[in-house]
Amino acid sequence: MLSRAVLRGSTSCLRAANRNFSSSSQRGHRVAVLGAAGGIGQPMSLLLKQSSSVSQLALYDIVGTPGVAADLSHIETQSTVQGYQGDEELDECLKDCDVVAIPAGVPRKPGMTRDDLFNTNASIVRNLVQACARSCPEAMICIITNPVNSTVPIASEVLEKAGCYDPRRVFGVSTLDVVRANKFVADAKGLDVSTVTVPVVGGHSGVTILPLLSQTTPSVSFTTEELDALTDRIQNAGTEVVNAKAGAGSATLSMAYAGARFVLSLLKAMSGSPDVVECTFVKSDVTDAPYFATPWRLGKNGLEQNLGLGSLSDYEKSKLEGEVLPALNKDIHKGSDFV
Ligand SMILES: NC(=O)C1=CN([C@@H]2O[C@H](COP(=O)(O)OP(=O)(O)OC[C@H]3O[C@@H](n4cnc5c(N)ncnc54)[C@H](O)[C@@H]3O)[C@@H](O)[C@H]2O)C=CC1
Ligand SMILES: O=C([O-])CC(=O)C(=O)O
Repeated sequence: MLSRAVLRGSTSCLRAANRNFSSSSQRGHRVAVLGAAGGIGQPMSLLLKQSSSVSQLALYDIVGTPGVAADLSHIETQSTVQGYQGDEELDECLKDCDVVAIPAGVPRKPGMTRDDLFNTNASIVRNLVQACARSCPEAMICIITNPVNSTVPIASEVLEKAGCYDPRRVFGVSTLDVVRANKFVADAKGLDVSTVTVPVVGGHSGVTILPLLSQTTPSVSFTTEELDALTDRIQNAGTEVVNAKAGAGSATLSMAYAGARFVLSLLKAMSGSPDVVECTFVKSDVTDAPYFATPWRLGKNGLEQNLGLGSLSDYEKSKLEGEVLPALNKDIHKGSDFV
């Protein structure tokens, strides 16, 4: 669980959040996608449009949202779709939102690291989260924009400054790492992927992505060569897609799947379903990195119980101490210092 010191959102914000939950459960959930006309935003909005957990889909971008919203609004599901475009419509988009997903910003091209996106994406995330603080300070904020290791600290600092930071409600979406680990392990071992779960901890970039293959369910054993090959592929799967797209962007369809999976898990937990667990990159005290991804039980108010690191193999311990934490702490401080 998060320590009391960490849970230091203003009490008025928290009271408002509780009021908001009871009213939102009566009217269904309003979900905003910021960056909705983009490579991730469009297919993710399509997946959200298909869910009965969403009653209102609010789509925001700086270009193209009227078309995307008109298109999606013809789909024969219950939810309504509204498009909002440009700064002047951002606050209206966010008003009364229960969940905000942020895939706004530029993607990588071959040869770039996620950190190379910092200069452009840091201010995009800062500005969008400042608008959340103004217009939906109680919303759950799910950050997809890279570099996630830095944009989550940026979002947290912005909310802290605005006096409405509740660490239970700010999530870095690292679900794609879990999705990939499940698929790659299932393929390597000839398993039915629907039965495979691999926790992925740490951050969302290169060596900071640490799949806990020793905790794979069902239990599987790996040779050292298999461990090295699978760990390396999971850590560099984003780059695999960036190179295959050859300048046309990074993962969009698998990310839309992963982003929708995370948002729908969150909505399920917010509606009272027990035992909803997802790995997510959040404020954390399990290591000396102030933000860290581990599996969490989600609940009505977001993060409910940190399921922690479990028992690590020597291989995983050495990667955690020697590779994950030094690189992750650097990315986190770069984000925190930006605000
Ligand atoms: N967390 C993760 O696992 C993953 C994260 N990503 C990241 O997601 C982000 C988006 O990727 P794509 O959708 O492929 O890029 P894209 O370029 O196709 O779409 C981005 C969208 O954001 C919009 N945008 C730019 N500035 C904006 C602003 N100030 N407000 C609202 N919208 C704005 C653009 O108009 C565009 O429609 C990138 O930073 C990428 O690195 C990508 C894959 C996985
Ligand atoms: O690799 C990228 O730039 C996009 C990303 O985060 C991923 O696919 O995991």
